[in-house]
Amino acid sequence: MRFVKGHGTENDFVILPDPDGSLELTPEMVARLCDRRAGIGADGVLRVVRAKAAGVPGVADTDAEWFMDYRNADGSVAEMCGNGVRVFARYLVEAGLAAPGEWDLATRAGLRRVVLGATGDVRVDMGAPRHLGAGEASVGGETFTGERVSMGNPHLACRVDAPVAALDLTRAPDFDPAVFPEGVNVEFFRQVGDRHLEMRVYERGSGETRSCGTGTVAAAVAAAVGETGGAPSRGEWTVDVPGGRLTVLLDGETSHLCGPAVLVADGELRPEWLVSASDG
Ligand SMILES: N[C@@H](CCC[C@H](N)C(=O)O)C(=O)O
Repeated sequence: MRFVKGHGTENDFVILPDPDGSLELTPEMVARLCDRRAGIGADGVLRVVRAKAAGVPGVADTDAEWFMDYRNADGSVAEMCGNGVRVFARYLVEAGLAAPGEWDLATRAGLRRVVLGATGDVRVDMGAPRHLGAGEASVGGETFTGERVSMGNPHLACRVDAPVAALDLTRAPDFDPAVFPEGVNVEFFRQVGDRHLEMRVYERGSGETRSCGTGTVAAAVAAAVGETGGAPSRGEWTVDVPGGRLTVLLDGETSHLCGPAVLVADGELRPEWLVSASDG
């Protein structure tokens, strides 16, 4: 089976082309693929399947030709991945499966419109962020308060005062499962300039990653709520993550994410390894 390795601001993915939806992708196989020693190594898997073949309720009825089947490194399913959408779109264009321009991709969180050229950055309409009020999580015995934001997937974006490099994110943050029944991605951001943030993230299902697209939008929303004390202000934010730089535009209705999408390598998975990986 063919695979492609790619990343968006160093949030990295194994891309599995499966246009007809014939691949039985088990959580065990995903976890083995993402294993950085025993597998290819990645924060997640992007299965590239035609919307009509995805077998996901509602997806076949949309106008989108392609469905992004995103899985976290532990094999769990997530609704959305902002860096993944950009890398997925870049893969479709480079593979000749879509033309540069503007079109919709189907995700579990709904359609996402992408804009991209033959090369360069990819821009995604990430949809309307849902600001759900305050929440908290703790790391290493310290409690952080933040804003709960849904980008289709759940986030808690916490403002911090010290440089984010100082945080110890080797262990998963603790949170109240009654508040976050589906788990949560936790962002820590510090304002370093005019609408300019630095951010680190601990992702549900993948641990600390070097970037999270949905998380950068959540952090921008939390920072924009901080400007008004109410509904998020409108404007463009620059968000620096360990893996690079993303820009987020909040226009009062929807949100846009713009950043790089890089394809690194093409390869072939050995059939005997695939069989052993599927068994777990
Ligand atoms: N890295 C992604 C988010 C991936 C999903 C997340 N771990 C979850 O479980 O919700 C991004 O770029 O948005």
